[in-house]
Amino acid sequence: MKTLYTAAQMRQMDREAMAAPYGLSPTVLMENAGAAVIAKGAAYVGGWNRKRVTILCGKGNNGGDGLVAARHALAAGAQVYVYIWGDETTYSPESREHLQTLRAMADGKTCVLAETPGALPDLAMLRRHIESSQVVVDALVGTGFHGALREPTATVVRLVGKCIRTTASPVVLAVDMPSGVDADTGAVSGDDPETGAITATATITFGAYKRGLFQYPGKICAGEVLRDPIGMPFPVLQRTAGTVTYMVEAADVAARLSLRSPNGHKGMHGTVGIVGGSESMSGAALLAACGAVRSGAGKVCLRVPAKVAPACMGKYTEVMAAGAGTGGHFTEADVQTVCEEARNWSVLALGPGLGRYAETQAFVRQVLQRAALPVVLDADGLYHVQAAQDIFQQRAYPVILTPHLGEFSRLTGCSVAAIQADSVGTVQAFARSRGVYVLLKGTPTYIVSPTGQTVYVNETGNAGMSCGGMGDVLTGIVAAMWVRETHPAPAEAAFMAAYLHGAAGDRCVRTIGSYGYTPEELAKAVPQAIRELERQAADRYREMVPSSHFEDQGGGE
Ligand SMILES: NC(=O)C1=CN([C@@H]2O[C@H](COP(=O)(O)OP(=O)(O)OC[C@H]3O[C@@H](n4cnc5c(N)ncnc54)[C@H](O)[C@@H]3O)[C@@H](O)[C@H]2O)[C@@H](O)CC1
Ligand SMILES: Nc1ncnc2c1ncn2[C@@H]1O[C@H](COP(=O)(O)OP(=O)(O)O)[C@@H](O)[C@H]1O
Ligand SMILES: [K+]
Repeated sequence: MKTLYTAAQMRQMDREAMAAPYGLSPTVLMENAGAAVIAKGAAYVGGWNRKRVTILCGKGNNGGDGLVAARHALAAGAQVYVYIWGDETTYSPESREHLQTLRAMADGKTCVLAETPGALPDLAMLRRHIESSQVVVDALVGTGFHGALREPTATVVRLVGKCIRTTASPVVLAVDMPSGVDADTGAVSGDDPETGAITATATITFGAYKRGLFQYPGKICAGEVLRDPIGMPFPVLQRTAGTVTYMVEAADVAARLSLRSPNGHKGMHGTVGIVGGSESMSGAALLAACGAVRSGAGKVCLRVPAKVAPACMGKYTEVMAAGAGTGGHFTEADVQTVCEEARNWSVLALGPGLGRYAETQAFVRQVLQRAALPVVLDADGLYHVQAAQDIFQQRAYPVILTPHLGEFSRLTGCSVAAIQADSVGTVQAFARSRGVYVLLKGTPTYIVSPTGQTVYVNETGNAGMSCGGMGDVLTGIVAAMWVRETHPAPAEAAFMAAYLHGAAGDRCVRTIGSYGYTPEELAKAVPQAIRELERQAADRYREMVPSSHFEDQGGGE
């Protein structure tokens, strides 16, 4: 897993690297950072020799990195135009040191320094330089940025954006963070990625990954993200104090998707009970059932209101579908039947397509109170518990809630904008206060446990998945992952499911097209997504084990 950090955590790591026992000097760290931009950027630039490069330096340490990068670009044969408008007296000692060195190298030809202390740079000249450059290096602001860009940085960022969109199309390398992107939240200055932040081809980030590089809209601005440890001590970079955010990767899911026991039987792979559907929405519960089947559940039982049952029977022959009660939606009268049946299930997925009928509210709440098994609660199931959230703490069995942003906004009473401004903090606070696991769907998806400081982030998936029914399939996948024979912890089951759901969507893009594929097609692609992970795991194993090992096993010819 990639570990993602906040700006404050990164600052703490910097302090630790510079303090005893390591005692790294800030000048050395800055040197390594600037050098890393040129070394890692070379692949995007096609080599630096004879390239014209415009380097924009802010007045903080991010700008200091830019000054070092300028010197390394020169050494690699480039011609540099360096823009500096800060007041030198406010610079950090290390930035000042690197500025002195660069000044000594400025010859007005290969190294042009445009210094306008405390004033706006000459914008006409800057435009000409950008338009004639093959590369722009953005060293305006890094992890020190929050809120909205102030002048003159805001004007320069807008100008760079305009030049890139209209005339020139240089490679843009962002130093540590694309300027204008909040390192903690991915929010962009002024809320408009086109004018509020630099949009980079690639971002070379230092020490550890910052969260904002993987959260929209910052993710768009960052381009490809490359990390360079800049010589920071390994133990410092492994810090896990405070909230730790992990980006789920293929290997993390592959490692947990161990092959089934060769002598296994269906009883070992869990029985998923799906309770959902109503007269207007029978499809949602069916899709959840399909998701569970395609994710390897041992058995899948579907319970829908009696009037809905005929439409569900036989749709998936392997699903044991049956009606409950007499009506077109669930009511209090169905609680007993469902809770009795649930005794035979390993997990209950409750909610898809239930509808928002007043009578269904009592049904949902009582099932949650009485059913003695783990529950995945989704969609209208979430709607019916909005005003009764203390229900979760009264349960002896865990609950995973799978809201999308709109549902989560209703549950928390926070606006969607407020959640997006601090998704990690909001979801953590909610999970803690309610004692539930939360899988907050979106781009990315967040998975949080009720006690842990750990937050998992999943970024598989694509815009083709923004259509009705995709979340229902996910509900079934979460339930099936949770009852695997390996008994994953709830948060693990949730992040495996989120990863596979997105990976199956990504497969659909490759085999069908970027949109228009159906939730059912996505569910059907889950086994292929699993196979892909197994292949990757096998390849990694082969890489680790010498080929002679396999030859020996074959017995020779
Ligand atoms: N040991 C360290 O701390 C290291 C830090 N490094 C670099 O230092 C950066 C952090 O440096 P700083 O803490 O100086 O912060 P930054 O350079 O990222 O930003 C602070 C500067 O930007 C200005 N600024 C802040 N908010 C602004 C806004 N809204 N509009 C316009 N200007 C704004 C401030 O006035 C200040 O001058 C990292 O991103 C990284 O690039 C690297 O040199 C590696 C080592
Ligand atoms: N643009 C996107 N990129 C990645 N994943 C997406 C995108 N749009 C939607 N998804 C995923 O698709 C699912 C949609 O769920 P949801 O909104 O609950 O759908 P429904 O309620 O109609 O079933 C979520 O898992 C979400 O993360
Ligand atoms: K930057």
